[in-house]
Amino acid sequence: MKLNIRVGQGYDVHPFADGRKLILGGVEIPHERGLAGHSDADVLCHALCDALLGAAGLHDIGAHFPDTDEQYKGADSTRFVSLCVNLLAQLGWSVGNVDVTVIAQEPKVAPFVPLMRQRLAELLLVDEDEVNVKATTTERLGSIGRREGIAAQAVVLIARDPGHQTTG
Ligand SMILES: Nc1ccn([C@@H]2O[C@H](COP(=O)(O)O)[C@@H](O)[C@H]2O)c(=O)n1
Ligand SMILES: C[C@@]1(CO)OP(=O)(O)OP(=O)(O)OC[C@H]1O
Repeated sequence: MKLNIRVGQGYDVHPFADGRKLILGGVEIPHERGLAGHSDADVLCHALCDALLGAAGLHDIGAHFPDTDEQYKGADSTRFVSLCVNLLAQLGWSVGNVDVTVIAQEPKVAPFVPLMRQRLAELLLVDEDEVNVKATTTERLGSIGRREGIAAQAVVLIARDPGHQTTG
């Protein structure tokens, strides 16, 4: 019997850069530096995309949205999340819940968590209580502790109707 629930996990990291906005979970966070990347470098959304794609066995964000493609230069990464949700929906999958951790020595993201949950719930087509976002420092250890960048990891559960017809 084929199970109709799956889990996926994702991880991403981007370095800080001057003159960039800091966007996490689709929310702009006031800070003196943002993150460098081909897109808007929203590391939280990227980890979430990899978790969604991983759960459905659909490889990873770079395979779907390559950083060699000019159409994604400076892209709003919430668009990638919506596109992943659509890809999964085509296979009958919908999101159950997600749990995300932002790993950052700075800035404090806790004040922005309610807004991130709201934004992500809209993108994932779930209620806000299915979206958990939390943050931790590395207690000043390592590259993140030296404030060189921010990492994020995400875990998702997806589910589909037991009657869904699949070929694989
Ligand atoms: N970038 C961050 C990191 C942490 N927080 C909040 O601070 C709490 C304590 O963090 P520790 O690394 O010392 O465990 C944590 O629970 C978060 O609520 C934050 O807002 N932003
Ligand atoms: C999102 C993409 C595409 O713009 O670029 P980056 O912003 O550099 O982010 P990364 O985490 O390296 O993921 C994959 C890329 O294809």
